[in-house]
Amino acid sequence: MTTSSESLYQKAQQFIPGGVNSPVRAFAGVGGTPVFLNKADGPFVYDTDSKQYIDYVLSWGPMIHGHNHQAIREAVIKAAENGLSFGAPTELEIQMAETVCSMIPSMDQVRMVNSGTEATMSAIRLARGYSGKNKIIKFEGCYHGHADCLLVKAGSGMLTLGEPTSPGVPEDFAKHTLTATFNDIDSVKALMEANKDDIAAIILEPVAGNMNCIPPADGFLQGLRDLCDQYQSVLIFDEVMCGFRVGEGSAQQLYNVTPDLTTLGKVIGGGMPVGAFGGKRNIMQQLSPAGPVYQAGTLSGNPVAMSAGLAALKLMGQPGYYDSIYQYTQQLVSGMQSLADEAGMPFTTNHVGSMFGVFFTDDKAVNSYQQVASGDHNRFGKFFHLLLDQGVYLAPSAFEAGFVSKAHGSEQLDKTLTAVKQAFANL
Ligand SMILES: Cc1ncc(COP(=O)(O)O)c(C=O)c1O
Ligand SMILES: N[C@H](C=O)CCC(=O)O
Repeated sequence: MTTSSESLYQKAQQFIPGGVNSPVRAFAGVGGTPVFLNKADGPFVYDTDSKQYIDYVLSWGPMIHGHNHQAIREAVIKAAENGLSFGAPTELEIQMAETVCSMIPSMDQVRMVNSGTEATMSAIRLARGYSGKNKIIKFEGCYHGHADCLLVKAGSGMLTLGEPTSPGVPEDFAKHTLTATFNDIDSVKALMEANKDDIAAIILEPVAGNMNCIPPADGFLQGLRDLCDQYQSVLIFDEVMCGFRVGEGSAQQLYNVTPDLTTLGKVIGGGMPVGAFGGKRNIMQQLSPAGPVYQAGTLSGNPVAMSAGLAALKLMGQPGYYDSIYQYTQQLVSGMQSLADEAGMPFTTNHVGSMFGVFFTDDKAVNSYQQVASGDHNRFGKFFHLLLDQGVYLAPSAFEAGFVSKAHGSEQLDKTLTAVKQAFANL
């Protein structure tokens, strides 16, 4: 019998390229038909046949409080009653900027944008304008959105689709993007040494979440900080995914390394389209209209998005907020590992805060892009579908991190682990 998702997917492909508005949604890495969703509540999403799934995608990270959280929903409704967009300054933007800067001490000033892509693209332009240098260093397997200069050896959908460098980016642009190996400081040293006077910035996900979940190795982030100081380059932490997800002060607080610029998105919008970039005052003051580096946005600082984001950040500020999500994540990955060991399945996991990754591999620990790339992705695809059938929704790719929300509880944990046990028995 055809499901309504199958019918909708067929129709979608007539009018939308590939049937989706973002490639990672197309199930390209796992096969089959993407489920079309029409409702989400707490830890659950629902498809168009009303089937319920325990959700570990959480809209690719933003929904840390769980779906349809009452405080965020009410903030959105209240803001919308006053108008959807003004294209003029609002007090809400000041509140948002003040809140973000107080939660992330490395940020003296912040500029709001509409997506993570805009945040990283603008941060790179600012770093170039500030430093007067051209080249940037990024890491193979890290994804920073789809700006031209960042679509080089990128992660997420680009890895899933097997095209880590996109056609359409002229060689003349791409030549300014150098790529190093995540968790390998020597690969960065070599690039810095060879391009001494021309590295404007190093950009990375301090906790990589777009080549599955890879934590930074001990000393790696500090090593990057030292190199940026030595060569007077700007260190950009792209915390679009891990910001406020791995802790209240984000990855930079967790690992005690201070970047010059930080990019944010996802969680700070509470589910609305938002991005932000900010950092040291002397760098941010180069930004138009305070300085000469141009950056703009018709809908930037949108009052509905600011209200949703402020409500989301307020919830996160509660004492002990993260404890239960960390505990759930820890129990989830250790439970999966025990079941894999019992089943004799070559399998390992990573987790940082409420981000996690699962790997079908003989390796006991996974800390590099190469290890992720050489995992058993066919087996992951089967595992994904066995869980999906049982109402557990993982990201449809072996190159994406999973996420846990505050709304996930012991009932969902038990149900997930029962489904995982069943899946291992059928792999
Ligand atoms: C680390 C990181 N940076 C940037 C982006 C781009 O954000 P967006 O999809 O909102 O443009 C993403 C996600 O897509 C991301 O995970
Ligand atoms: N991994 C991506 C961002 O984090 C997934 C979101 C997307 O590209 O649609």
